[in-house]
Amino acid sequence: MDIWPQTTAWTGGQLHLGGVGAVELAEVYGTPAYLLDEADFRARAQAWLDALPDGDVHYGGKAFLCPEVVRWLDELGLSLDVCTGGEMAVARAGGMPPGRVVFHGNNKSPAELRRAVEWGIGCVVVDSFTEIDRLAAVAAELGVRQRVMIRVTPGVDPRTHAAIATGGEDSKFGFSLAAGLADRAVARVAAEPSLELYGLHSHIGSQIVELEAFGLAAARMAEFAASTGVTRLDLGGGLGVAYTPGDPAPPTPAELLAVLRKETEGLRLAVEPGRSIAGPSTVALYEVGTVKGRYVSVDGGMSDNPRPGMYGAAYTAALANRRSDAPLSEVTVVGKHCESGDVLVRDLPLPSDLRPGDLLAVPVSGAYQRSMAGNYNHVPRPPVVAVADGSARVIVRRESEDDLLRLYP
Ligand SMILES: Cc1ncc(COP(=O)(O)O)c(C=O)c1O
Ligand SMILES: N[C@@H](CCCC[NH3+])C(=O)O
Repeated sequence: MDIWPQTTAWTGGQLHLGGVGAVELAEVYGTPAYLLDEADFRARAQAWLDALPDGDVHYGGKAFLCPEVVRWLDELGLSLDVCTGGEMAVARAGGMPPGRVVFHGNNKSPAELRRAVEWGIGCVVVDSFTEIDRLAAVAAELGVRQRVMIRVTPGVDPRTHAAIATGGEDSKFGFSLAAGLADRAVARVAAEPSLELYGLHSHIGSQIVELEAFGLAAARMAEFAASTGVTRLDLGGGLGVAYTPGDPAPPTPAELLAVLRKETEGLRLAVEPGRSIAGPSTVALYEVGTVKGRYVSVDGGMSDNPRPGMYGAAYTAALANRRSDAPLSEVTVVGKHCESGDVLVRDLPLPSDLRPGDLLAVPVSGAYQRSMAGNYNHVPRPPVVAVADGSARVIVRRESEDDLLRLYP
């Protein structure tokens, strides 16, 4: 399937995004850089709103967040899911009304809970009995009746990588339905005058490309909602994306919603898509530094994309600055970091005349890449450049070595 952002054009062999050429983008903003196709991001967010006009779409900010994206979400009418004080700070900086923010996390600190309640956060998704006590105390002290959802683990296997499956019985997240903990959590929240039981929440995992597990979780959650009298269900995020042209097309938001609705009649639904909005909107642009045998080294690597190393994620890449009619040969695209596992793409056919100075573009680089990027080997993190209607602007600036040195007293 076509995995490039919607405004992608190949003119004279050169990648253009949002009407701007990759060569110009590399000259002006440097490489590596994440190039975000604003129209693509907005269209994907809109598709979720269209699929759930009578519910709430909370964008999963962990996939990728910055103040400018918060402004787009606000403008479009999405809400926002944050899971740390840091993400909450970005939501605030971007001007998201606090009432449209939902706060997740299995270990929110008392200080984070206080900040959230003081800010007027729309909803806190409670994840442990300790947290229910903490939040009730903070809300009581601040004289607030805080809306909460209860995170439930419905005991389903989403058939995704083990590190990103969250809906099974053995999970650090939520209250188990099967073990009766979810029932006890409902009773505990109901007994706290400073808490309002607003809804039930489940999130079964991420990069899920089959609909069965979503349907099963929805059915279990709907049954539990009926037994507790709760009328709102937030069924989380998790819809997967295609990373390579050989991956099957994932279900659309409308297809997922059809499955969820079938199981949850009469309930108000919310969803929390992250990857399916941000992932395909963005292309990572690298410059080739060396070509040695089968190894093509680029100027980024595992610090800007830890996903191949962490989850065995497969990506593709394409020559982005020129046309080449040279025969293809299989290469391994590697980064500049100090370990052999620093591989971005394995066994990729690329033109055999690939040379230093060429640009390589890696599509589907918008989710869990900049947000998970680190500074291994003191490599500064790349910028995010939004492209639209023939112009480009920085929405996350490139880190500099000075930024890194500023950390040292
Ligand atoms: C509670 C919660 N909601 C939403 C998301 C977003 O998930 P995804 O990016 O897979 O749509 C996550 C991450 O998996 C999550 O933990
Ligand atoms: N970081 C994971 C997704 C985690 C989902 C967050 N709850 C990935 O890159 O696939």
